[in-house]
Amino acid sequence: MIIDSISNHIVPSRKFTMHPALLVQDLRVSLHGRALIDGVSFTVDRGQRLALLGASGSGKSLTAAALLGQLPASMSASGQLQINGVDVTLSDRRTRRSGLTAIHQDPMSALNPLVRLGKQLEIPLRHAGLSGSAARKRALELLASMGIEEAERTMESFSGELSGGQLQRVCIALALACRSSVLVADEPTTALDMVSQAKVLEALSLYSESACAESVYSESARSAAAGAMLFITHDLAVAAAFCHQALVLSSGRIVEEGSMESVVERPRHQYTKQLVEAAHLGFDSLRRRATA
Ligand SMILES: Nc1ncnc2c1ncn2[C@@H]1O[C@H](COP(=O)(O)OP(=O)(O)OP(=O)(O)O)[C@@H](O)[C@H]1O
Repeated sequence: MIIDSISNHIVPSRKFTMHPALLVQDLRVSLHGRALIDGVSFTVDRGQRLALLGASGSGKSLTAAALLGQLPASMSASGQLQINGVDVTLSDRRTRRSGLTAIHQDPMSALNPLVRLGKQLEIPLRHAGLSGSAARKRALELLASMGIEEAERTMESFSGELSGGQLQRVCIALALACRSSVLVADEPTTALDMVSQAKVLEALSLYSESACAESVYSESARSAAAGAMLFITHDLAVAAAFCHQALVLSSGRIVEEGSMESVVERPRHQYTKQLVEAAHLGFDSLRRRATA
């Protein structure tokens, strides 16, 4: 993403007094006695977006998989997980975690190839209490908010008929349709062109900021849909523009955490310093090439 200065785009963080939408305390994931995630703790408040950064292999996806109950059977997880103040047993696998929805890197894993995409989008909306016509209208709006131009045709399509980038956007629309309190997004925009990426990030920010404000849902449903987000990315410029807080992992441990502003402007760990430097270098070299 081309930006003049990362710090000009940083999202200010806000303070909340209620219990966090997502609480992770002393998360440990091990494989045959070897710690892959080692004592990771963090919270994400309603309306907040936390960037999970770190080099390849640092443990970002495993952290997400542990929260979602999707670790491989050979791995074990311990620690405390709370969603909206409710304890969830980390060792429970494959059971859907109420209040938590994932946006995976691989869109095919989230979609049923035999069911039309419109139907897949309408199911969670009907579950939330919308009528058939209201669910269809909302599904079309969600697709449009993802920058999908032919939303009607997309509704009638099967997953095998769309491109990777289109499918990724349908998956994000599906995740938003689920209206969970917490979204765990693992590199959700890496497969997208820059225009689509900007659209999707805008829709995700609107979701996390105004999830509580939609009138079609009851008061209790609105307060449960809090729009907290754990955002896994390698792209510091996107993280800085989109997230309020940041957490940096290295070898399964937290090596740096704080507001996005402090992490970008005053990085302390070697990896974070390199990441900030690389983001600035990338932009400078693009600018040099553009003006050469
Ligand atoms: N199925 C697995 N079996 C054994 N080790 C694994 C498995 N999945 C991940 N690991 C190990 O766990 C560590 C963390 O992996 P993880 O996939 O969480 O990294 P990551 O930070 O998401 O990397 P990337 O940015 O490349 O996606 C790595 O050392 C990796 O080799």
